[in-house]
Amino acid sequence: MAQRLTVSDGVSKKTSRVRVAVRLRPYMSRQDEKDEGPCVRGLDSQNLEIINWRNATETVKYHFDVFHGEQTTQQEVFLSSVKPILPHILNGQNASVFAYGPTGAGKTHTMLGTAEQPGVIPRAVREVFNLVSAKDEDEGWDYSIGMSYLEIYNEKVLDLLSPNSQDLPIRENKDKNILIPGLTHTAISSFSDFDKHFIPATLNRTTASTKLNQRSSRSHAILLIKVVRTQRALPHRQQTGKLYLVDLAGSEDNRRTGNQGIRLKESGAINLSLFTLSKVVDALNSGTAARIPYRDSKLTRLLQDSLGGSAHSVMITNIAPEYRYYFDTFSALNFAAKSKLIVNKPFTRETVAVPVLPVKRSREEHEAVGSGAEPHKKKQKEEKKSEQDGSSPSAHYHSLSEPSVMERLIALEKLMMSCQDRNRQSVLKDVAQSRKEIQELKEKQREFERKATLLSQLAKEKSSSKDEAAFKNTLAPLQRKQPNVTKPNKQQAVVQPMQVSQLQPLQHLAVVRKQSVCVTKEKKKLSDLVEPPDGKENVESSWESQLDKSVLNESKQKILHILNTGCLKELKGLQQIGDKKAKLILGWREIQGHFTKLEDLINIEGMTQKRFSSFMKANILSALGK
Ligand SMILES: Nc1ncnc2c1ncn2[C@@H]1O[C@H](COP(=O)(O)OP(=O)(O)OP(=O)(O)O)[C@@H](O)[C@H]1O
Repeated sequence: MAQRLTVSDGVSKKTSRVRVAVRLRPYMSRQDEKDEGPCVRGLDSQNLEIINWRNATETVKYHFDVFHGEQTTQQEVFLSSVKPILPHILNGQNASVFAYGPTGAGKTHTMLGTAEQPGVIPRAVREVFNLVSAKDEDEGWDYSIGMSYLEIYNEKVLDLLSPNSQDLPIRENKDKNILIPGLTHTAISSFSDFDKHFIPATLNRTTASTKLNQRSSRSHAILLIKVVRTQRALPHRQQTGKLYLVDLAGSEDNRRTGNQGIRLKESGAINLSLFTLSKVVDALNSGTAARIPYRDSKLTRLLQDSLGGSAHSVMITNIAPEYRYYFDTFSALNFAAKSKLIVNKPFTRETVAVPVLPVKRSREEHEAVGSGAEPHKKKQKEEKKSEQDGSSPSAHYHSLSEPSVMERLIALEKLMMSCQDRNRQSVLKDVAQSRKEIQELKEKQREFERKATLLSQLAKEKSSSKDEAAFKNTLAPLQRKQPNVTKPNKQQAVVQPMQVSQLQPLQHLAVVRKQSVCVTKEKKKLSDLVEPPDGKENVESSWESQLDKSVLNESKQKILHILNTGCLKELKGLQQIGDKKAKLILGWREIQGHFTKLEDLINIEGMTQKRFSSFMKANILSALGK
C-alpha cells in the first residue's frame, strides 16, 4: 500500500503573467442590420482601436500581448497563443487557455472550431501527444494522458463524459488543489482515442438558439487534459501537469438576445458567474483585497488556479466588429486589459509514493475493506501483478534485499516530510542523502554478515577440532555486545550479534560495524560505553559536581524529552546536533521507540563516549545559561 505525498519545487520565485490575446471575428453583414460597418479594428499585431462612444470622432486604443485580426487563421491563433505554454504540462506544471467574450463573438469557434478549421482544443491535444512521443526515451520518464470534461450549467457542475450524472461537488484538498470527486477521468492513448470520447461528449453540452447566435453555448465548458509522468528508475516519483481548455459562455444583454423563460434563467447564471470572474480579477489587481471571491461562483472556484494561481494562463478575448456588439466589446476589452495584470506563480507538482508500514488489522477490518470494495481488491490484484513483473513502485522496494531497512527508511522520509517548517527542496535533498547513507550502511552490513558467516564456519571447525580454549577467546567480545548475557554458550556467541543486526539493521549497524573492525580492541571499546576514557573522567564530570543535583537532573530530563519528542528542527536546536545527527536520532526513535536514558545516544553513529560527554556538558550548561 502506498500513500502519495505532494511536494512542490519549493517556494517558486518564478512568476508568469496571464497572457491576453484578443481575436476579432470577421465582420458579418447579417449581424449589421443598419449597415453601420465595424466599430473596432486592429492596428498591428498587438494594438487595436474602438470608436469612443462619448465622441464618435475619436477612438480608444488598447495594447495586448497579441492581437489576432479577422484574417487570422485557427493555426496562427494556436501557434502564437497556445502552443508555447504546452511543454509546461509535461514538466508537472499547470496551464490553462480560456476563451472569453460576448455571445456570438467566436469563442466556440476559437476553442472547438470545425472539422475543416479545427480550433485550439483539438490542436492542443494533438500537440500534447506529439510532445510526449517526441520525448527522448533516455530522459527516463514514462507518460500517461487522461481527460475529463465538464460543463457548468445554471451553477451546476455536470460531467459531459457521463451525461446522466448529477451536479458534482467541488472540493479543495490540503494542497489547495481543486478536485471534483466523481468526475469521470478517462485514459487516452492517442489523438483518435481522445476524439472518440470528446466528440460525443461535446454533443452533450447545453446549447440553444438565441437572437444573436443560432447555436449559443448556455454553459461554461471545461476540458481537462492531465499528463502524469513517472520516473522509470524511481517509479514512486510522479509529476502531474494539467491543461484546462475553457470555452466560457458569452456575456449577454438580454434586451438584445430576446431571452425569456429558461433562456433568461440561463443567462442570469452566465452573467452572474462572469460578474464574479470580473470581481476576482479586480480583487487580484487591487493587491490589497482581503479576500479573492473565488468561492462566489462555481466558475471562479474552478478557474482559481488559472487566475492568480499556479498555472501558465492564456486568455483569448473574442470580440465582434459590428455596432450591435459595441458595449459588449467595450466591456470585454476592459476586462481583458485588467486581466493582463494578473500574475500567476507556476510550480511543478510532484508526488512521492510512500509505502505505509504494514499494520496488523483485525479480521473484521479485513472483511470490511475486502467485501464492499471491489476496485480496492482489483487494485490489490493489479499491484500484486505488477509486483510480480517488477514494474510497480512497491515492487521496486520489495526487490531490495532488506525490506525492513527500506520500510524504516521510508518511515523516516515520511516523518521528515511531515515536519511543517522544513524547506521542501532541502528535505528532498536530505532524503536522497539519507538513502545514499543507508545504501552504504547496507553494503557494510552485508560485508559484516559475510565475515560473521565465515567466523561461524571457522568456529564450527574449531569446535570439532576440540580447540575449545581458542574458540572461546575469539568469540568472547561478540558476546559482550549484550550486557545482560552473563554466561553465553558457544552457539550464541556466533549467532546472536547477527540476529540483532538483521532485526534492527539501520541503527545497530553502527555498533556492529565497530565491533567487526576492531575485534582486538573490543574489550576497550565496549568498556568505553560504561566507563569514560582514561584520564577524562575527572575533567568531564568535574563541572557536574559543581551543579545542584536537582538542577542537573532537571536539565537532563529536558534533553531526554527533546530527544524523544523533538522534530528535526528542535533536535537541531540542541548543542552539537547537526542535520545528520538529528536525522539519525529520528531514525533511532522510529525503530527503537524512544531513548530510555541519555546514554542511549551513544548508539547513534558517530556519537562516541567523548562526544556524548561533550554533548551533555554543552547542553546542560547552555540550558542553565538561558
Ligand atoms: N474567426 C471566425 N471565422 C469565421 N467564422 C467565425 C469566426 N468566429 C466566429 N465565427 C462564426 O460566428 C458564429 C458565432 O461564433 P461562436 O458560436 O463561436 O460564438 P460564441 O462566442 O461561442 O457564442 P456563444 O457565447 O453564444 O456560444 C458562428 O457561426 C461561427 O462559425
